[in-house]
Amino acid sequence: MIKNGHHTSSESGAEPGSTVGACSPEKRKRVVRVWCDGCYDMVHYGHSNQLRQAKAMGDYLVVGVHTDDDITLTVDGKDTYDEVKRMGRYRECKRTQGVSTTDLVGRMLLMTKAHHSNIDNSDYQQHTDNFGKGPKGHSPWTGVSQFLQTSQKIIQFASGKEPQPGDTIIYVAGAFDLFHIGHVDFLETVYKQAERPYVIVGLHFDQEVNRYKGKNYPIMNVHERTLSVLACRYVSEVVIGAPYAVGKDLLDHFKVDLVCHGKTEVFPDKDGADPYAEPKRRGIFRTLDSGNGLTTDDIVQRIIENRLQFEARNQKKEAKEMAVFEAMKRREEGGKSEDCAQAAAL
Ligand SMILES: Nc1ccn([C@@H]2O[C@H](COP(=O)(O)OP(=O)(O)OP(=O)(O)O)[C@@H](O)[C@H]2O)c(=O)n1
Repeated sequence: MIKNGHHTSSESGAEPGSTVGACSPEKRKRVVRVWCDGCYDMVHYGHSNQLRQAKAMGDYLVVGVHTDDDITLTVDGKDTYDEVKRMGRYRECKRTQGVSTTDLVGRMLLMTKAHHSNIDNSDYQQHTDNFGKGPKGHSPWTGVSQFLQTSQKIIQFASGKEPQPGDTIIYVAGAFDLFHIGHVDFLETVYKQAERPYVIVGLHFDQEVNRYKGKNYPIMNVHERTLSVLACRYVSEVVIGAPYAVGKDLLDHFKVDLVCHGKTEVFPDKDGADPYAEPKRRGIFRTLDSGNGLTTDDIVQRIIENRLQFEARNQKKEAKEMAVFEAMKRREEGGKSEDCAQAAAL
């Protein structure tokens, strides 16, 4: 699912451990295999960003997925990467500030809308004003956070490719909220519709999604959804804030050859009209079966049903993180230079 913005030789199809190209032995480059591991619960663009960085460090990335949520540090601050560090085989990825599974789950449970990007919304203003001001006495890792979109982040995630002559321009639109495996399967199906596909995803603004989905949807705001979708290898381009109706101007502007939607419900426009009326009239609309029944609603329901378990898990995790944080502070105060920044990569 993850696309590496800075393409590596892994894209040459080389097997791990093999050499690349038929050149002299001195020129042969050993394929660098990178290992990273984590819990990756409810994969979000923070995870995508970590995997993107890890992949850029070598040619072939292997990801280990933990069975439990626990953190990779003991209470005295000694980490489980001790051995690889001593061997000089340890590198760190930069943590994406402002996104965590904990925060996303909090939005689902508390039914808040403060994350919706709307400048006229005082809740959102307060949300951004609080940037970096973690609640006192809480772990800096497990806690509510704010994400600030930057052009640099978009560049890191984007393919940077323009459509080429002969490409089939395929347009899909939606919320793509809590970007999940159903979305990935759908986009893969879309991608397979052409020999040389150029897939453009139109993301609806938060207010638009809230109009047709209700409650406090979307759980991820448009900035967050942009990165989630851009991280998907099947996506070439994202329209940030696409019009709900797929109209003439949009189709002509992007020279769209095909418009697709999955088997999920198509909500009517404000005036009751079919948002796909124009592509249907042109005969370029296709309904696709992703073969996956998962929806954003299912994920939210799962979280709500497991609320008590989640809260207990979080309290335990945060207590452990606080102990580590205090140990790190004590060590820093003691003038020791040992690197404990690994905790920040949790
Ligand atoms: N299991 C799924 C989930 C989504 N989609 C498709 O993915 C696109 C984007 O869906 P989205 O607008 O995010 O919302 P929903 O259709 O409501 O799906 P979800 O609730 O999962 O977000 C749509 O064409 C939808 O039909 C799909 O084919 N299979």
